[in-house]
Amino acid sequence: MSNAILSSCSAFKLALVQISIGSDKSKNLERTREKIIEASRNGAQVVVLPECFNSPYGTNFFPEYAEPLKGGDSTKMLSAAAKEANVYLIGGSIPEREPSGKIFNTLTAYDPSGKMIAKHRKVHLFDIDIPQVITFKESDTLTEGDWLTHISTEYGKLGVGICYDMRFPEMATIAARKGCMAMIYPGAFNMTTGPLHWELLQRARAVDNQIYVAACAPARDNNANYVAWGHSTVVDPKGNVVATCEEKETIVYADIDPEQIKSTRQYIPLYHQRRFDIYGDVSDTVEENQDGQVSKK
Ligand SMILES: NC(=O)CCC(=O)C(=O)O
Repeated sequence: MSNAILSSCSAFKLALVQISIGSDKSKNLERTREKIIEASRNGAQVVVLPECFNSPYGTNFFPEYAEPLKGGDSTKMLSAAAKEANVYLIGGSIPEREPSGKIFNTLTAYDPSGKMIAKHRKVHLFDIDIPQVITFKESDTLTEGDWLTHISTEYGKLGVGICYDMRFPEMATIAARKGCMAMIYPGAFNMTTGPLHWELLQRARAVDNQIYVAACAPARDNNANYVAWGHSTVVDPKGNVVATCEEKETIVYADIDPEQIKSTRQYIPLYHQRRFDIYGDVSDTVEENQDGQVSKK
């Protein structure tokens, strides 16, 4: 992708809502709604929520908190809040129960009229085993998604992934080459992998692809079974951390400016120097449909 595709993009103010999540779903929803409105009052035009914002994070909680997307309390709240706040809303993720009974870790996104404009199911499930340190197996109760997702907004296209998806560079490379200005990851790293890789991965995805990268986490609850790292962060196309925070409840704001992407690509012209004659272009192996869903050709 060249810089030409970015000519239709424009700047916007992004907000990452790092909220405290408890066991009471209706309180989680109400608190989240208030924070979306607060972000909008502070000038945000695109608001992002964390992974699993309506429920504690854990394989035992997913079946208990799962909802259908159609008519579910969480999607109803998200749609109404996007409309009330007049923002694009990347609604973190929730455990989604589909009619077959399968449960997915699903992100939904809304335009400022409240219309649902995208649905992304976590593609790479968080299954890790570091003996005596951390073992987690999302696949015990979740099913993985089958497509990548690029969201069209009036500011330009935004790629999304959910947490562990951040570790797979192909997703961000495909998004960048298909014209996305940013990769946005609702996430919930933990006290082991958070300090190790949370910021590093975001900076890596940004530098490799010369795009913005943002990751939105829940606030830390030291009494939870799974203790989240927090540190919601925005990285610019040069790899600089332009906005971040610690572990407490807060909102992180950053300006996303396509001119920064253009100038980074002009000064370090990776986009024209790739050797696809040697190693091929991964973005050529997939196609994007009109709903922004990307799958193998
Ligand atoms: N919720 C997740 O996918 C956690 C991913 C994580 O912590 C990691 O290290 O990767």
